[in-house]
Amino acid sequence: MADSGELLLKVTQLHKYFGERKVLDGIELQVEKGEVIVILGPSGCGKSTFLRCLNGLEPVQEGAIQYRGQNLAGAAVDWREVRQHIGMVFQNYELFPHMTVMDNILLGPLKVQKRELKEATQQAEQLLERVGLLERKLDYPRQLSGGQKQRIAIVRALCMNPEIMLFDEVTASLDPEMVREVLDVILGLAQQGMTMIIVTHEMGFAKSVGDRIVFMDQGKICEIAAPQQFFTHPATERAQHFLDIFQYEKL
Ligand SMILES: Nc1ncnc2c1ncn2[C@@H]1O[C@H](COP(=O)(O)OP(=O)(O)OP(=O)(O)O)[C@@H](O)[C@H]1O
Repeated sequence: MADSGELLLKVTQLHKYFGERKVLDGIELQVEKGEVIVILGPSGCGKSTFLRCLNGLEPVQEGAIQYRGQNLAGAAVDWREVRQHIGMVFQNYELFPHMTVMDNILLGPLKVQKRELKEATQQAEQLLERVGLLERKLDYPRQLSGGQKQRIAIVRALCMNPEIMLFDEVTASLDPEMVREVLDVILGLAQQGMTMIIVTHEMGFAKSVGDRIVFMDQGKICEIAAPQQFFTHPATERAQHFLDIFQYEKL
């Protein structure tokens, strides 16, 4: 999980409003291939909105988001295409309830990427094996626990072979005993060199998975630091106050 010097994502002076209200205020961030960025910050500071902008789920009013040099903040972006490269996993899984695990996973590879059934199924099975859920491939989402559903949602995103993965508080809806199994999958991805931007409230996890911690407050990035630095000597009082609230050694 080290950076490679190859710039994948460059965000410049990003501003986002909901009506009159400014929610992102001049965000600047660069992400290199293989880097794991963890975004921390108080509730409502704009973390999810930022990730959603990177995936085209929210329009931005000012600034640039460049993925490998292509500006994604413009009008004529084919987000269906971009989302094959920048995958996202959400807090609430968003699996289709009327489809089996396998059909959920294969939907994108077959319908969007027009891949061969045999090849895509093989990859899906390998990924399911990796997260320990191969034997559940014919189950429906209602037959799975929250942690299992979230691992399936991760497999579904990975099966598109994205270059960057965005994780938006993916353990926030889970019972405590299921949090670990999902975090372990993400830690495994980090070890394999996947480029990721992760929004989380799990401080122990943030500390162990992140190459850099990005601390946001009120729509701005207040500091960017290595985890060791951030968790021992945060540069701002706001970050210190934020850390005081979390017993991050617990996890
Ligand atoms: N669709 C929307 N319409 C209007 N305001 C919104 C919308 N989505 C988010 N907001 C507001 O934008 C601000 C940033 O929200 P966001 O969800 O990005 O914060 P967050 O840092 O991810 O918070 P949390 O940690 O609680 O999930 C909040 O004040 C929120 O109320």
